[in-house]
Amino acid sequence: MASLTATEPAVCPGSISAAESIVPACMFAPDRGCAEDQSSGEVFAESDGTNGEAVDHLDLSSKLALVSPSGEQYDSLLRHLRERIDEGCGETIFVVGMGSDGGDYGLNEKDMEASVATVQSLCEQIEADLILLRERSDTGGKIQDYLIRRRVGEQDFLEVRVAVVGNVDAGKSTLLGVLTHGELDNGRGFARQKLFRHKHEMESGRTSSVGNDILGFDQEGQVVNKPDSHGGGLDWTKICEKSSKVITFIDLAGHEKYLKTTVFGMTGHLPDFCMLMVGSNAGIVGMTKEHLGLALALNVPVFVVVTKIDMCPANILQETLKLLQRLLKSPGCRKIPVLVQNKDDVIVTASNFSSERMCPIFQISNVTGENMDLLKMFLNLLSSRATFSNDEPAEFQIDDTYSVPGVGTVVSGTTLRGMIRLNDTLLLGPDPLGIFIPIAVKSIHRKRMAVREVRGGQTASFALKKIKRSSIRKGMVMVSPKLMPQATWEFEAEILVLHHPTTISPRYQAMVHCGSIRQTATILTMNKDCLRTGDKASVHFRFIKTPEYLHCDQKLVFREGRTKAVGTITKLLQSVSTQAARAQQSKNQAIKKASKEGPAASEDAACTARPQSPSTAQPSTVAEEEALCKDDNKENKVKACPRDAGVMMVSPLSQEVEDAGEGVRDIEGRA
Ligand SMILES: Nc1nc2c(ncn2[C@@H]2O[C@H](COP(=O)(O)OP(=O)(O)OP(=O)(O)O)[C@@H](O)[C@H]2O)c(=O)[nH]1
Repeated sequence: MASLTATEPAVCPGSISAAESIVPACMFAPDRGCAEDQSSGEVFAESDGTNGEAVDHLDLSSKLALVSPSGEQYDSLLRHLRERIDEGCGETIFVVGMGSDGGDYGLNEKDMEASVATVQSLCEQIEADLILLRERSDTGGKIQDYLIRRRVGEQDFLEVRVAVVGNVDAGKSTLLGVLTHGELDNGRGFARQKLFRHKHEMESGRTSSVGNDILGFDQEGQVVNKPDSHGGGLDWTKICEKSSKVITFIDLAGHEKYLKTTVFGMTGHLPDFCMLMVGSNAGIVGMTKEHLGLALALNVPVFVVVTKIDMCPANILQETLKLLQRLLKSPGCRKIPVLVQNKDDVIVTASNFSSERMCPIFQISNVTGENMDLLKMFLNLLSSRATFSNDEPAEFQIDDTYSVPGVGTVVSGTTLRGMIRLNDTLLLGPDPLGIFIPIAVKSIHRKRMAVREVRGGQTASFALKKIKRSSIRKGMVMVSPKLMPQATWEFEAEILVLHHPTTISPRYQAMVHCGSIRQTATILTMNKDCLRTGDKASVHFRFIKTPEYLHCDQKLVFREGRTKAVGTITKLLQSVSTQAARAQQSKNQAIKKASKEGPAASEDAACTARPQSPSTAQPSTVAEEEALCKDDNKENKVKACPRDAGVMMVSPLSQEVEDAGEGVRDIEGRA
């Protein structure tokens, strides 16, 4: 009867001439007559496996179970629906007319009506809406797929963040312009003009900074974006007021020279999903592999959008899809590419996207608008991946700071957990000494809309009282005093080197990206003599400038030029106690004061104020820190490893594309 798993599309994408071996979406539909494989008679085939609870042995596996459930069955249905909605961060896809007992699919009109009435009543109980996505027929009658979405408060909406990556000219900004402003492109950069934030971006047509654009959907899944008729800008407040779901696109730069910004966007803006854009005529070129590798390393599910199909000869499009499929299936990616060709495919792929290894592929044109409706429908069905509990102590990571005339200092970022309310006092830090200071939240904006509170998973900006913008930097956090936060100079991480031309050894320095932290760190020790592309190791790092607020299990990217390693923090070492940091602060003040008074006094004060870092002395001034940094950077001129002499090392992912070889070069040549 009802199933929450992916469903079988009525029409299978049959002739995929473009890329024969790309898996059709119907592959993800449940097998017919496989009741014995399903959980013991549960309606919610997925839920018993995922939430680890004892399975109710009620006979709910029949497609007729929703027609007139007993009181006990109704309660069981309600409990499971609630769990599914919580898992899906407020929404789920529900199928009426399909059982898991091996019987035929489909209901007659009367039974369908009764079943839908039951689901409607369940939805009322959990304050959710039932939205019909599609209706199809099978041997037993009709099957209907519904989106069940919890109603949100007047100023509330579900939030999903999508990072947009891909090589230069893949059409990223153009697609975002088309989606958010509702006007097609002219093929010469018309749509992207509305998104550029800097004059040089206007002139060069290149994105250089992390941009945010929003796309709102109402409860029925219709786009609500309406650009302001005067300036062409979007009224975010109006969009958010009318939306029940808002997709925030994190528009990242495609050019290699802005890779630092792209990595920051992927780590610091916490995307739920990654939209990898590929120009159909150019194929898998430039930064495509880098960006894909980054998303995979950070465990962000990827879907691909192939653009410019209006101007691409059929054989080139076919070649691009073939290479894409080979890359996605390669051992470095281990994805299942799925070509999305109709609404059925959208529903099946969206239902399975977060949990499966599936990678949906869309083919669109920003000029003709072809397949744009499929992409919009998919975006509307995506649910945030992270689940948050409001009871946890609050944690907010800062990814930008502003000075707003008449308001003062404003910080923007993502609420990682807990709830932050207006006038709450949080601890802001760490400063260069590792100190956290109490700070009051003066006002809160969510997508430019004034709100009274924000919850885990939501992005927001806060106006802060009595603090200068210059004393706040990206990577700082604002946390509940209950957490008693500590800053950390040193940490251990398990890392994997994705790419390095020679070898990495102790004293090597590179930029660590971890959440919105972006700071150079030195390798102090590691459990191997040196690291090459593809090597894994446990590495002891030390930040060179300031201690940071870290957690174990946080993902990090370690990068210098084209060198890249990814990893997970396993141990925090050398945390700064606030007391010691304060003592250090007063000693520093004493030196400052003494130096004003005279050289002798200054020397005395300096003697008593030597930093007492147990392992490595802290640089006490910014100038010293910079000098140290420059000095240490020399260490990066590593000795070439004899084994590597004359050999170009490539990451496993790059190797796959090299293997896909001739084709790539062929397309590049033609493009
Ligand atoms: N014909 C055609 N042209 C397109 C399409 N999509 C984008 N373009 C054009 O391709 C060019 C590059 O598009 P952009 O959106 O700037 O590419 P980008 O990926 O954002 O590039 P960066 O910001 O530099 O990373 C522009 O001139 C667009 O008008 C499409 O689907 N069809």
